[in-house]
Amino acid sequence: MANGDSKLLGAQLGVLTSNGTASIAKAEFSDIVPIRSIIVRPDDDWSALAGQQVRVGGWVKTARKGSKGSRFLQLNDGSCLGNLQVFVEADKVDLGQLARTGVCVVVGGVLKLPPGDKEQKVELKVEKMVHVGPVDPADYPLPKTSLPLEFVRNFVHLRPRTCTISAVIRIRSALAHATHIFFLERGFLNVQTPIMNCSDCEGAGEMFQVTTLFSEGEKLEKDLLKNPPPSEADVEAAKFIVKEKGDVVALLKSSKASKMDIGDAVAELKRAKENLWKLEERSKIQPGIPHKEGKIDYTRDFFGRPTFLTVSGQLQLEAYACSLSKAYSFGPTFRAEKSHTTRHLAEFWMVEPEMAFAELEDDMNCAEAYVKFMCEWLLEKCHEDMEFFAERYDKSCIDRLRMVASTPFERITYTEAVDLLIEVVKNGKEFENHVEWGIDLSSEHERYLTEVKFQKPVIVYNYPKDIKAFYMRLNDDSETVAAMDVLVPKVGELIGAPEQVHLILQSILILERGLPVDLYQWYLDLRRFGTVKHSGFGLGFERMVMFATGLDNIKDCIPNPRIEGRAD
Ligand SMILES: NC(=O)C[C@H](N)C(=O)O
Repeated sequence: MANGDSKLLGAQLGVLTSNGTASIAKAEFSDIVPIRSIIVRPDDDWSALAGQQVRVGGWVKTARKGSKGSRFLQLNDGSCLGNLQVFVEADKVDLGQLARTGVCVVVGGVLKLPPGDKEQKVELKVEKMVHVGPVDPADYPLPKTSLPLEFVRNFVHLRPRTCTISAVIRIRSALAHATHIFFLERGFLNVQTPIMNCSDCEGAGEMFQVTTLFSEGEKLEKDLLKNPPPSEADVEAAKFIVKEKGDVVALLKSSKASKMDIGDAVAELKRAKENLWKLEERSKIQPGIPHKEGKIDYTRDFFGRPTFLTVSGQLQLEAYACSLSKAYSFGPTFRAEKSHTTRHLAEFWMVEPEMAFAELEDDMNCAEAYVKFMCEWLLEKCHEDMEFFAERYDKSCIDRLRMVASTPFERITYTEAVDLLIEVVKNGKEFENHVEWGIDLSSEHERYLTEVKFQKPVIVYNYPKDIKAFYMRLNDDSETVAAMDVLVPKVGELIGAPEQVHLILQSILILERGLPVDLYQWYLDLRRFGTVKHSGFGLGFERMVMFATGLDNIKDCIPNPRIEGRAD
């Protein structure tokens, strides 16, 4: 292909439209093979590749000059850590433009085994340039291959092009795969729990409230230009109606009226409130003052009562476990914690199994088996990426996986853990955080237990009731609850878990914590109707990625980290 032709085709494909060029793209892109299928050869049999015609697409990592103006490109498509060497002769394309980090190319050609080259077992000799997505090096923010993680964090949209983040994503993907295999093969059903809830599962008040943008605002503003604003008397009258309807609802509820009658009255009250709200909003509007100046609150409570992003799917999962025996969810959870640490995110993914007919010990066994299973999975399926993390970030990460996969976890009570830590302090060890019965262990204590004292994962169980959530079963000592945390070297707490409490105590605990009982009525039904012991846990998925890869900052263990002050 002549130089000009390839550039023309490249340019066409670079701006795909929904008509003509899309059909070219389909034909040209349809037989692209993943680079992984070429260069990852566990049997080390390279000879079969020689002479094969293939087409690949990817992004240039580095380039070097060959003889007679030719170029060797290292091409990566994210399917594996390694790059495919691509050899382009000088007359194929504008090489200056091509040989830049970040350029996207689709090329077809023949595979060769370069004689005597120990590094490159196979290379692709380009015969056809199908696509070139150029990069202006003056603007491209990631021109070098080895950049500090703090720096690439500023380019969250481009950082998957780096070796580290693409390897993290492959590890995440493998862990997600392992998770589904583990639970499905053990008879759990995958249940999708809601993202929006009224109740606070952890009772800690660290929730994000959901409001909607008030899209009718501008419409109302225009309306007002035609109609006069409501008078004060109109607003007062609407307020009176809301009060009246509210009284009716209260009366019906206290007189044990039928659910239907109460429902109708509540609906009327809602309508009256809606009307009042509209009048109040309209009375605030001053024509000509743009809403951006903050004259009108453009957010609204869509659900009629405060609603929040989920902090855990546990309560809903309990309902499913108490019907289907074993259920698990795997989804995003949100905590409005102001913890600016390397281990916290405002949005993180949690794997939450829940089992009926199970006590805390069954829970521990399940959690231990699950963590071991994930470690074995990574050792077996992600060897190349794990080697990369060991070489680049944490030389013991592979050994750690092996150790966790093969060593029984230590199991100690919270009281034993605290006694042990107090003893260590007496013997001269200094911790930044105070150790005392009744205070939660801090991450330095957790790491001391797993990294120094036991040098393996530790399950700490039977925590003081006051530092745990309302749903946990109280032990016979009346001081501790049947809860456990799985602590692992490098990250500390990986899993938090309760065995759930029975009805009467549950109601008392909800009241004691000052939580609105009416919001938990449905949850109490699970204890009233056909209840049984059940237990589950929550594994912080990014913590597992951190543990596996040895990365120091959890923000590098999730595609798009969300922390206080940053969601862009
Ligand atoms: N499902 C669970 O047991 C997890 C627990 N709700 C937590 O957030 O720690």
